[in-house]
Amino acid sequence: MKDSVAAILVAAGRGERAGRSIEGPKQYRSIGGRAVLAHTLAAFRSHPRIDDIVIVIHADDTELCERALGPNIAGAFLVTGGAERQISVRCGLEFLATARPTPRIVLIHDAVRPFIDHETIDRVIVAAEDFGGAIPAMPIADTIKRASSDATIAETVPRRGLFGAQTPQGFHFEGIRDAHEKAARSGRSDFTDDASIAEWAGTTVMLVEGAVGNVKLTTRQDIAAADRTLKERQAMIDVRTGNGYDVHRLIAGAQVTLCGVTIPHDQTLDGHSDADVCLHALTDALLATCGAGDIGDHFPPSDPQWRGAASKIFVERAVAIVREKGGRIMNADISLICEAPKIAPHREAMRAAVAEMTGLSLDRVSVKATTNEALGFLGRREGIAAIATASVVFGETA
Ligand SMILES: Nc1ccn([C@@H]2O[C@H](COP(=O)(O)OP(=O)(O)OP(=O)(O)O)[C@@H](O)[C@H]2O)c(=O)n1
Ligand SMILES: C[C@](O)(CO)[C@H](O)COP(=O)(O)O
Repeated sequence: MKDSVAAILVAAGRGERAGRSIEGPKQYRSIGGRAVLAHTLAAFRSHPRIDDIVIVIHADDTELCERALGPNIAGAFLVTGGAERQISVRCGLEFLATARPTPRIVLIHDAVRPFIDHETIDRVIVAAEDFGGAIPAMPIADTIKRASSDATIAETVPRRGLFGAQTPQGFHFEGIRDAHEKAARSGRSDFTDDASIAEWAGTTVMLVEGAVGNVKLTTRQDIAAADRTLKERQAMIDVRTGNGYDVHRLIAGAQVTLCGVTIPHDQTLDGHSDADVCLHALTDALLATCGAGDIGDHFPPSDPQWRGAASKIFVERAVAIVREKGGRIMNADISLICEAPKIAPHREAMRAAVAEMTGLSLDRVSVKATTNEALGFLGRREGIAAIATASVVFGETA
């Protein structure tokens, strides 16, 4: 079994160096059309190893945070932070200490590093599991000078072996919680990152490769540059469309399952799983958007475990695959071709079921039906066919 992983996003700072804005402190400023914090949250939320997310905010910022995150706030825990970053992190750790069970690994991340990528998170988790502590870091490329108070150079610091520390910084939960508690008891509040607290407490902390893009938005210029980067990326957004087709034979029976909804009928559909043609077509459409094969590759009809299975499982797996590949599903459209049963009375229930399994809002799901004008095998009521189309956006930042 894999270790449980929680993430603490510290977002309680005042952003003095970035200056004040009508939008509030820098974590609530909009970059590429979304709040900095919303980007950061999305990066962690879409990572398959993160079980729980705690967002540490300033006592005055609840409304700002709710506005910045909208419905995406659901499922994240909001905790009030303190006057220093170190105190805010401790508030997050103490909150997690009340969770049952407590996480095995905790990742502590600056909310103002919105460009964090999944590969960096992976490296930190793996090294933290193995060594107790790990941080992403990049070798320093500039020559380092120590300045005197009169702005002359006092010293050139040899840069060999010097790294710039990034976040998320990952630790065994109990170890970093004890280290923070010890630091607080010793009256130390001058640590600028969590690794330095762990080092001080005697924990080994590994360096793993960080990412050039994983910058901390500190100044007004950083925020403007982040906004430009995202807008450039958005201009190159990769929208993909996938389609799927399926047909199943009608045999004697009492009901059919379409889009996961049971509809009384004088026939039933025969075939793979519960023979829900709509969800089979939709699964194929979703997989097609990222070249991930088709339903038969993932759920072979020859495998007895799928006999009679609810096809919702297939759609949910396809949704997970799309998300793992960095896609955001934009809409799903299903057309049924059948003479009977009548779809109109069940259409809203079918749309709601598809919306739920894809995570789409209702206005992004369409279900419609047409007859085959009594022509051919569909017209003779020998089967029901469905065509599905899905659109997915790739290449966005988190
Ligand atoms: N009391 C604090 C101070 C900082 N942070 C968080 O720690 C991260 C890194 O800190 P920094 O970039 O220094 O943010 P601020 O403290 O807001 O900036 P400044 O020092 O310019 O005021 C940010 O996500 C910030 O919100 C926090 O949670 N609680
Ligand atoms: C944690 C950190 O981002 C690692 O580089 C950095 O130390 C935060 O410093 P700040 O002064 O709170 O911005």
